[in-house]
Amino acid sequence: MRAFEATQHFFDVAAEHLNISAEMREALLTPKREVQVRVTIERDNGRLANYVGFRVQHDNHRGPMKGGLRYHPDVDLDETRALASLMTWKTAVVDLPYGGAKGGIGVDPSELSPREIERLTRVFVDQIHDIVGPDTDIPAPDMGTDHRVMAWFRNQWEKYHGFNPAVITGKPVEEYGAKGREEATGRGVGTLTGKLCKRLGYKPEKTNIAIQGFGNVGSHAAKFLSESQFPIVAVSDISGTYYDPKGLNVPSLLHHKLGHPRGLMEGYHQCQCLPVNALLELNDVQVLIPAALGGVITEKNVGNIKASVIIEAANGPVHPAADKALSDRGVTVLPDILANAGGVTVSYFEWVQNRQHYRWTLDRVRQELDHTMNQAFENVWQTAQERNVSLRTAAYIIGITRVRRSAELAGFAS
Ligand SMILES: NC(=O)C1=CN([C@@H]2O[C@H](COP(=O)(O)OP(=O)(O)OC[C@H]3O[C@@H](n4cnc5c(N)ncnc54)[C@H](O)[C@@H]3O)[C@@H](O)[C@H]2O)C=CC1
Ligand SMILES: O=C(O)CCC(=O)C(=O)O
Repeated sequence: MRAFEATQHFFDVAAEHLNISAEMREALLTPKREVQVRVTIERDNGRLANYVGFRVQHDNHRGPMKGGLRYHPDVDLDETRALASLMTWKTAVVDLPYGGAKGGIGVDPSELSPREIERLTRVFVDQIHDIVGPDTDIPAPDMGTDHRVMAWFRNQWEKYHGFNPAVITGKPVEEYGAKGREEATGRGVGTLTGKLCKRLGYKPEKTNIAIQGFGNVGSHAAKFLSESQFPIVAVSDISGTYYDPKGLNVPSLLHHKLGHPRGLMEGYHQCQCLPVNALLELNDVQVLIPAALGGVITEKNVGNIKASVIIEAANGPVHPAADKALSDRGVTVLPDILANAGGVTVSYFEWVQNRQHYRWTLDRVRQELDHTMNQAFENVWQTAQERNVSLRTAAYIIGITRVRRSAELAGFAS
């Protein structure tokens, strides 16, 4: 099952609980627009290199479309379509006035120099600048992109359309970025992990956590959760799994990562180093947080997973067949469209600040983020209880209901 089919499956399960016609289902699932472009750059050695870029605009009934840009070798149209549709349901679950989109380029950024990544970004903007904008579609960071890429994107876009920093979020703080955007997804993951554990009666200091991926999301989630007294017993990145059954020293890991040229934990020797995929199947872990790629928990490995709670910090980490197996075993899964919505929430705050030419303090950003995440969690939890469905199905029910309502108000018949 490919990525879009998987998100469609989760949509279908929730839609069964709602009285939606087949035509409306099709309208809500079908992307509004899909763009594929050639991105050719000159490498530092003078040779040409060709890449393919995508922007999928899934739905705009609730507002301008919003979603990140991913630079990763696996990026293709199907994955981008899946991620764009997740953005539609995610922005609706946290009740932001946005629709959903996603984009990216099929490239391994670790093979390019910073100047090559800048050229790649500028050529990509040359190809898609006329379909993005502060009132239509607002990109942001995702895997393989960061605040520098956002700054280059904005600078190139403004060459065509003039000053308007609200065209993209996740910018450097000194270049109209929001304080707290970089930590936002990890902070949201941490806040909701704490809330869910409290609901389930788990004490932080007795709840071991393993986090797959130690990039933007994974590292900030680790920091937040370790500061909240949760032992982080394992983290992984592409270089391996770093494990200490007594709890890792997270500040020391963060320090090591900062000093590594590619932001990896490679060469960290103050704990055990295990193979990359060992993290998913560790014995003494209660909460597993996939915070890297999609599709990592499948029918094949689900039987080896020991955690009783899974927090989907990544987009689409659990395959539908594995989701069913986990649910049958009583494992609680906090779904991506709620768990990682902290990032797009603070992106919204950045966009609001840019449009008002005003700056919020970090305290205000954190306070409003915590409020939004808490509200969304309560809503999803209550819906799950009332309807006797999983947290994922509850989140989809809320998202689909809100998007459908906007579509109907705009004139779509149900
Ligand atoms: N950056 C953001 O604000 C948001 C990101 N997300 C999702 O969170 C996930 C991670 O995104 P970022 O942290 O931004 O990406 P990133 O590029 O900053 O970090 C990705 C991390 O995953 C690691 N990794 C990659 N493949 C791996 C594997 N097979 N096993 C273990 N580690 C692996 C990398 O080494 C790196 O540490 C993605 O699924 C993304 O869509 C979701 C919402 C917002
Ligand atoms: O910050 C944003 O606008 C979008 C972040 C994103 O791509 C995601 O939530 O998956």
